[in-house]
Amino acid sequence: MTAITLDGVATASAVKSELASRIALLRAHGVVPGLGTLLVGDDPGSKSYVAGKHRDCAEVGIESIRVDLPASATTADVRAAIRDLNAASEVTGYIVQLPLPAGHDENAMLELIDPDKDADGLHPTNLGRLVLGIEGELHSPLPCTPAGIVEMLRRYDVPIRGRHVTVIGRGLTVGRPLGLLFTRKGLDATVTLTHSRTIDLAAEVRRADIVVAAVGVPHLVKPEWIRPGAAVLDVGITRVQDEETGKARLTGDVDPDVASVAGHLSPNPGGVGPMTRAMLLANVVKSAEFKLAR
Ligand SMILES: Nc1nc2c(c(=O)[nH]1)N[C@@H](CN(C=O)c1ccc(C(=O)N[C@@H](CCC(=O)O)C(=O)O)cc1)CN2
Repeated sequence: MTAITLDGVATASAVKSELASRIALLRAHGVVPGLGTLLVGDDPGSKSYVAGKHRDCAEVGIESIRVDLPASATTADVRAAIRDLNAASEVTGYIVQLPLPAGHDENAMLELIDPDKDADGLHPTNLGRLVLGIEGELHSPLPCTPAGIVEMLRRYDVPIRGRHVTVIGRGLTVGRPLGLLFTRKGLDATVTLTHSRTIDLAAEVRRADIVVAAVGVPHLVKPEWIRPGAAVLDVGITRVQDEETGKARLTGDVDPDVASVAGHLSPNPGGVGPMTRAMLLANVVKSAEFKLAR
């Protein structure tokens, strides 16, 4: 068997063209969606993700406002930047790029974001709405990577209802909210959320119809762990230095030989990453649509 590729670049591109027409409609009604980003420090990965978010905005017609602080920024500087983004009328939604440099309390900073401008769905109010299953009448943005994973599975008709999902990693941006999302009414999966203290990870993965690896351990997930035909989504990424060229290479959490056993495989790069960016745009558009409807 060779797995069908869950192509994140093509799927994100389809999502972006659908959004472009909704953005044109918003603009016609005088609402200009604007995404703000706050980047602290000079982590190369974060810099490249933030640059990508601004390129995406330009592509679909969303204004974007960039705030960069040096690695030496104090907690008071970060608080002040968040306060300014909360107040800026041209910013309809914004993100604080994670991770923040050591010494900053990420949870405390996320809590300062105006929940109505939280484009990442990571403010406690919005995570609480995810726990409560609130959607519809309130704008309840979902964290972008979990939303991107579910959107990609839907678009490739991978069945979710009643299926067993094993998530590897319990981080804030992927594992924990993804477990909540998959078990929501309407998606109705059964989820096992595993982590570094899980006793027999291979056994937990072996019984899954859908495997999501979001842990940042290169090639952790082996072909012999995979139930034949399962869908496997590789989310974790590690920058490994190539011994021959000395250049940094991106390596996912899934051994490439998994493609010979899985039914569907979302590669890394080229899978969930582009969908994460597309879902961020979708959150900004939805929040502008709520603003228009109010
Ligand atoms: N505030 C947030 N911080 C972080 C999030 C998040 O959702 N909100 N997620 C990740 C980083 N991230 C978005 O910010 C992100 C990661 C990867 C990609 C992506 O498109 N990756 C490409 C590879 C690009 C490369 O590194 O060269 C791919 O997978 O093809 C987009 C966004 C942590 N922080």
